[in-house]
Amino acid sequence: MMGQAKGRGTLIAVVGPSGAGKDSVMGFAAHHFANRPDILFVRRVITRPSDAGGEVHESVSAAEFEEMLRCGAFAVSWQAHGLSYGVPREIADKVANGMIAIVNGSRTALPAFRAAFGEISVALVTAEPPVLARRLAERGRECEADVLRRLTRQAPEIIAGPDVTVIDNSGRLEVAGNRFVALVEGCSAEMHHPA
Ligand SMILES: Nc1ncnc2c1ncn2[C@@H]1O[C@H](COP(=O)(O)OP(=O)(O)O)[C@@H](O)[C@H]1O
Ligand SMILES: O=P(O)(O)OC[C@H]1O[C@H](OP(=O)(O)OP(=O)(O)O)[C@H](O)[C@@H]1O
Repeated sequence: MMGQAKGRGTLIAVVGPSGAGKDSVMGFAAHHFANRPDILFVRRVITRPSDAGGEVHESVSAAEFEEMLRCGAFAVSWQAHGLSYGVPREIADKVANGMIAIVNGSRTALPAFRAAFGEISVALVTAEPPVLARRLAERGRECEADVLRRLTRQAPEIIAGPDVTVIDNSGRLEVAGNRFVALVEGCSAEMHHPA
């Protein structure tokens, strides 16, 4: 039933290396699903200035983040690239009430996502290493040293499994974007017509 949430929803964590196109693929899908109130694109809390460019997030200071963490404001939180990231606690309630929530996640934090949300769906967005380097340089959000650190960041390998969908975004955004849209549609169909 379109737009009407019944039963438990799904958390879709979009993960992958810096520059692979997580935000771009999510942006493509957000446009596609603009008329679907049951599909939510999570606004993360991040200790990154709001004018840094890229995703729209709730920008907080390190002290504010610590205070929010202490008060239990996050369903999941993690640190990477010298920043702290949080998924608001309300998202867990929304998923429990039938929403599909899509969040830019972290490969390292996937165990924490699973602990907080139970069964999740993982979209692993990838691109060839030279493509990553070119895109991060062109994005221009980080300085050269930070780009290098992102390119050399070690993250756990994602083991293929039924809850993991690999989306190669080395080519046109439209191709990867449509594959991600299909994944979200699949989650939605499964929720409304369980096997
Ligand atoms: N398929 C694509 N083709 C060309 N440029 C892309 C594509 N996907 C993303 N980009 C660009 O690459 C850069 C990194 O994408 P972004 O979505 O920020 O990646 P991530 O969130 O994984 O770090 C951005 O400047 C974005 O506009
Ligand atoms: O454990 P990992 O999978 O390596 O992920 C670590 C962090 O990297 C990304 O951050 P961010 O969106 O700030 O950076 P990006 O756009 O360059 O990927 C991602 O959203 C995680 O927060």
